[in-house]
Amino acid sequence: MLQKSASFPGIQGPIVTIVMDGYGIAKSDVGSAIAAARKPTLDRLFANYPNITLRAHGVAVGMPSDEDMGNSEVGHNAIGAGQVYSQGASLVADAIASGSIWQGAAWQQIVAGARAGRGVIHFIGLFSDGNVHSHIDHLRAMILRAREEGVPAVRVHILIDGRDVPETSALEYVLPFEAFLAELCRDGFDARIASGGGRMNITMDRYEANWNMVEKGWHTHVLGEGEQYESASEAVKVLRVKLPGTIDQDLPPFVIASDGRPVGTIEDGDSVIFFNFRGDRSIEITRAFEEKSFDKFDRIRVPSVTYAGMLQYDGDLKLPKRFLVDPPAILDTMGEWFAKSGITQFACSETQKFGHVTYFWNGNRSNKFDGETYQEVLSDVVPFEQRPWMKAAEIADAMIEALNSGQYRTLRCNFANGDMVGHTGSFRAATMAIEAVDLQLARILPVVQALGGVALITADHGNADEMYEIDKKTKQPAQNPDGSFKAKTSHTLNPVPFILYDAVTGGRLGLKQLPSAGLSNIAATITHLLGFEKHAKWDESLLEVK
Ligand SMILES: O=C(O)[C@H](O)COP(=O)(O)O
Ligand SMILES: [Mn+2]
Ligand SMILES: [Mn+2]
Repeated sequence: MLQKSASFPGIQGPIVTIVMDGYGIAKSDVGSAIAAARKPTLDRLFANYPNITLRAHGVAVGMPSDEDMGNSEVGHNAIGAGQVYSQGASLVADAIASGSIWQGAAWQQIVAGARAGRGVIHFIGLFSDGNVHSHIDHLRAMILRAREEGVPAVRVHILIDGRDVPETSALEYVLPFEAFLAELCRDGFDARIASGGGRMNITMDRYEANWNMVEKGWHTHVLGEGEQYESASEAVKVLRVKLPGTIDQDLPPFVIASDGRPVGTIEDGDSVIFFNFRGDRSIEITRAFEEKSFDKFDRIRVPSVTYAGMLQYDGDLKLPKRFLVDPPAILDTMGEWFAKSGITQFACSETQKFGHVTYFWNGNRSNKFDGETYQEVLSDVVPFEQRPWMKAAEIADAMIEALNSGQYRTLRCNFANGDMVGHTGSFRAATMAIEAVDLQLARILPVVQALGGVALITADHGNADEMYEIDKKTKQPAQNPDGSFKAKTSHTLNPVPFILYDAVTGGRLGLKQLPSAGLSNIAATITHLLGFEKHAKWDESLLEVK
């Protein structure tokens, strides 16, 4: 049990945490869809209520360096755990640097498995240096090691990014990588890219939003079915001409073939490494490889392979069974300790972010703690620039109903809009995304007040706050050859807001802007508002009681 606070009895009503995904505080208004949005509720909150900024990127959320932007996994992990752990990106980089990854049973089984079969290791994963789901340096290191250990062949199945890196940067990765593989193809070693496609088109679905993406990925990587090209660079170039305006993340699948035959189907006896370290978008394809009674789509042919994930993606489901690097052992989360202390919890989002406020929040565990209630609002399966409001209204409906039920001491939700629409690169749609969230805050907050509660409004990282690549010299949006602005689809390095909506104590509460204040201070702050002492491992509360 958490101890009751000696100094503060807690707020009587519900404590609500609202995560506005992808809402950062930019240094300049240039290219900010947030600055351009009409958002009277947020404006009023910033003007009239205690608010500070929180660090949401780099080492403050367990990333290797402050050059690394934040992301939903590390952000929600830090919020939910109240502590900062070295995250997948750091753990994998360290395991490679120290060589411990090669000593692990999983790597050795991958190599032995391939040797006992046709001698092929397949690598499937997100092909960039975004460091959100994967890093291309990890892929290169594994290929070099496989060669050193005498594995005769590797096949690489590339998921083209353009979402954590610039939107049409694919060739900046593909061309040097093709040269890298060509250089290695000596002394009987045979390494090729075998298939690929845009990450938002195939394979990397999450939270079961659209299994069809994974089915397309299976047909592409495993069965080798689809449009054939001579090389990945040719595929990217031809597809760009064929489908003008299609950004990298949406590129259709392609198969590399020679004389009409795919160069790298996945066969019995092969080894397969899914080299993403982040779990949400790795779980479905992993299930397709591992589950015996898999029923999400017809796999047609199921090769018997030695499969490993870069990390274990779900600690409750033990998925995958084999993994190259141990995930962070995220212990003593807020969800767990609230459960132990009899504090009821309600969590809600739409499909695209549902796991963020449940699975990521609870340290990458898919099981509920006692006293937790989850509600998922089904996301549309559409390009989100066409529906920037997404399911914000339905999430607010669910929150209001849960608040009025009187059953929950704490409630949390995630509004996906700023992030999911921010990733599309559409400035206009992103302003509407922010406006949609603002409109729903205006509905939820009066209900919180009427029940004698308070709300914390924050975000997990930036995104809609910078919608254009900024030219470093002019500080103005960078331009494409045709004069249009270069869209920025990725997250930002900016801090995020932390607002205390308190319309019930007559201004007794404030927030402390500690220099180190970050997402990991939120758990203790919520706990403080509930009238409990924080867990000893958590970073401190930012609440000020006057
Ligand atoms: O998976 C994605 O959509 C992006 O790579 C990162 O976005 P998220 O961290 O906000 O989910
Ligand atoms: Mn996010
Ligand atoms: Mn995002």
